[in-house]
Amino acid sequence: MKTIITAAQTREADRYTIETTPIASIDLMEHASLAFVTIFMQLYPDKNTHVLICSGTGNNGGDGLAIARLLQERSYDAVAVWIARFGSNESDEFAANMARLYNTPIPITEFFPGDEFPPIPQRVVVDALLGSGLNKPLQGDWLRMVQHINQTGKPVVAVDVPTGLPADGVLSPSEHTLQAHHVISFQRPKLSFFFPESAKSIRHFHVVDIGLDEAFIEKLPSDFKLIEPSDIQQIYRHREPFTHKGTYGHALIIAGDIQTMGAALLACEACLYSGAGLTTAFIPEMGLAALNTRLPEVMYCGVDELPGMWNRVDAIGIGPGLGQRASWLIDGVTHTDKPMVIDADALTFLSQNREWLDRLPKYSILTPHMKEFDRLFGAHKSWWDRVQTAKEQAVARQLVILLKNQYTFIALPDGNLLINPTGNPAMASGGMGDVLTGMLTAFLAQGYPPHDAVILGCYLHGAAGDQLVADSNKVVIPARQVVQAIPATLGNLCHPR
Ligand SMILES: NC(=O)C1=CN([C@@H]2O[C@H](COP(=O)(O)OP(=O)(O)OC[C@H]3O[C@@H](n4cnc5c(N)ncnc54)[C@H](OP(=O)(O)O)[C@@H]3O)[C@@H](O)[C@H]2O)[C@@H](O)CC1
Ligand SMILES: Nc1ncnc2c1ncn2[C@@H]1O[C@H](COP(=O)(O)OP(=O)(O)O)[C@@H](O)[C@H]1O
Ligand SMILES: [K+]
Repeated sequence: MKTIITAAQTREADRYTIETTPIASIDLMEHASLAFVTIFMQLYPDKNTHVLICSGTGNNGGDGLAIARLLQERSYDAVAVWIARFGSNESDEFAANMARLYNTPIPITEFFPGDEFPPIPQRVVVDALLGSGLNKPLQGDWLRMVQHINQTGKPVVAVDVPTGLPADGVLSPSEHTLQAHHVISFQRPKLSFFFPESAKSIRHFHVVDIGLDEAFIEKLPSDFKLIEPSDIQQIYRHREPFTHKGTYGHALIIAGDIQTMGAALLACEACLYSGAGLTTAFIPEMGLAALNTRLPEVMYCGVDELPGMWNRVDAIGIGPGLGQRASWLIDGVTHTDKPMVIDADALTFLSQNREWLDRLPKYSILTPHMKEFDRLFGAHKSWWDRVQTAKEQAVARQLVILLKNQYTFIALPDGNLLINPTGNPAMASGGMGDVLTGMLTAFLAQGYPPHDAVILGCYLHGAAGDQLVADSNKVVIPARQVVQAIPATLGNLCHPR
């Protein structure tokens, strides 16, 4: 897992690296700029591309000047530089790169307070106006220049952070920022990139290593950790010879109603494809024909058999499409000591009967999307506030709370907040959450502790969607296809051929 750090901590890591290694600050800037250029050249391989680099006069601007020079050295001959001289400060590294830039043929235009900006004929703009040094909202000349660039509609590639976007997660929807198509960020993605309020400022981000001391960064205090593929490889237990269905646990899915039987089928199918040894569906009897036709591997349990099931199963998933039946079922579920996943209509029931939250067994996994979360824990004005509430509630109630979104935040009972990087907008369609519930239940049934089950389930769910997009360039993926992609995605991650 990678620790996500604040802008202030990045400066600490910067200082530490410079003090403890032979690398000077100006060289670090050169590394960063070169790393930027490597990705930029993949995005724009045509060396005739006309590029406008807009620089401030701090270190972000210093990067911009170095990038201009490095591109020119690589035969990008149509590079021009604008310099925004709206403040009185100039960093040392900016000044050093300015001196180097004067030795190149690159045209430089400087802008002072109140100046008008000419049209931008270039094909792409590199944003090196302000980076992680941002310390107040944009206004005046800075805001005018940012709006001028945005109005051109030209693609923007931002250096480290789009100008105007605070790096550390506290974002207001009214923030004025440069709207970047790509951000090439140094050493770590910034925390803000994972919050939905940053969507208008960033379409895609890339992270490049610039040589900061990794061991130092990993020791810095931070609640936020980014899940990586190596975490999945460490957690996943390979299926050993001579194992049998009994080895992989028995999952009970409590789901479905007359009009929402599909949710139950999706959750059961995902449970099956995620490796539970046995899966039993507690669904209304009228769903039996569909279950037997679509999922002959899954067993059925009716109302009369339910009391006998509690002790026979290893994990329970409750909620998808459950409708009003949630109220009496959750009573039975909370009296078991089985690991469980609580989703959808079961969460709605909890939000209407909040005293039941106190009765949930420790380490139960709750999987609310934003609306379900706010119904449970109150309305929130920003995602930062919502994530803080998730942390407080997870710690106070000793629950695992998955706050679902493009980047799902996983709040753990120990106060850590994990960020899941996988998944994509092609997955934004009904039934996708039901699949996640089935997957999580399967991993709990296989004996993974809740902490490992959520990392595995969440990462794999998004990775299966990513794999489908990568393989077939699909723009929309139905939930069923994600289910069927689970085993191969897991195989590719953990059993590379
Ligand atoms: N750390 C690393 O590892 C490395 C970092 N590198 C690069 O350095 C960048 C950070 O550089 P930085 O600290 O010089 O700040 P930067 O973003 O250029 O801002 C400049 C100054 O602008 C000001 N200012 C702030 N907000 C403002 C506003 N709204 N409107 C107007 N002015 C505003 C504020 O000064 P103030 O006005 O407060 O005196 C601030 O100091 C980072 O993003 C990366 O690109 C790499 O080179 C290599 C390694
Ligand atoms: N844009 C997206 N990027 C990544 N994952 C997404 C995106 N949109 C939705 N998802 C994932 O799909 C699931 C949707 O859950 P939910 O809203 O409960 O769906 P449903 O109730 O229809 O089953 C979540 O796991 C969420 O993380
Ligand atoms: K920038």
